[in-house]
Amino acid sequence: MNKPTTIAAVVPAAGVGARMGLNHPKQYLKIGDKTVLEHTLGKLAQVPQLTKLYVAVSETDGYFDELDLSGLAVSRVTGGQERSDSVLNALLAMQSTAPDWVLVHDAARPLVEINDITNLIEQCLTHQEGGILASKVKDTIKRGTSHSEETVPRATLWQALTPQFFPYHQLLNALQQAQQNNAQITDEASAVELAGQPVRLVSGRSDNIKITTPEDYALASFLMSQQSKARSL
Ligand SMILES: Nc1ccn([C@@H]2O[C@H](COP(=O)(O)OP(=O)(O)OP(=O)(O)O)[C@@H](O)[C@H]2O)c(=O)n1
Ligand SMILES: C[C@](O)(CO)[C@H](O)COP(=O)(O)O
Repeated sequence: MNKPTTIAAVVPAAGVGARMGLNHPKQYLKIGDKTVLEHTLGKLAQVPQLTKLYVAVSETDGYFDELDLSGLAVSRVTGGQERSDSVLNALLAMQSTAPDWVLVHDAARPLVEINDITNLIEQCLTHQEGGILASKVKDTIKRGTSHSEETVPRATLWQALTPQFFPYHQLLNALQQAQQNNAQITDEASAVELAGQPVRLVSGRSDNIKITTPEDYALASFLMSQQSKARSL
């Protein structure tokens, strides 16, 4: 009999939220009665394929241990300077019990739908290649600084979202290689691309927004209330 595929989740939550401009990290902003991070972990906890959640938080974070995460299989790991360092630290922390695959999801994306996560997992496992949720660019795209220099053809442009889902060893090697080369990477897929390996684009909902600025927070609060209304129907 085949051994079941093991999948762990990594939640990078060690950012300071500079673009939000608050005096505390945005993952601890409240939406309703829960923090953004609790909403995000609550979503991941509903994905049956995920056996363990690793949350990377800053060493000096005094908020995380105050959260009520009872009932969730969550481990705290120490984050790093950049998002990619936080993810790499989490992968190293699980090395002795390494899963087959890892699913990396931003703490700051609490609106992700469970169906999108399970679709990403299914498509990647079926094709046996890593992949990411992404959403096709919908607007006309300009290149320029103060003036538009060009309208960029958008037929093959996608906005990268999370989760991003890769075989554990592939992602570990790709992140280590990117770090050794001092490569600037903003998501897992960019490390895997640099390693010359395929990254499947799996279409996901564009309202899986990352809370980055105050207007994102207002929009996320509205969308979250719509999601809870839809659940209670
Ligand atoms: N050193 C870092 C930086 C970011 N993140 C996490 O990566 C996710 C996406 O990053 P981003 O939106 O850029 O968050 P911040 O770095 O907090 O925001 P900013 O860039 O505005 O400071 C967030 O969940 C954030 O907590 C992390 O774990 N470790
Ligand atoms: C991983 C990510 O959320 C994909 O959109 C994103 O790249 C995080 O970092 P950013 O600095 O906000 O681009």
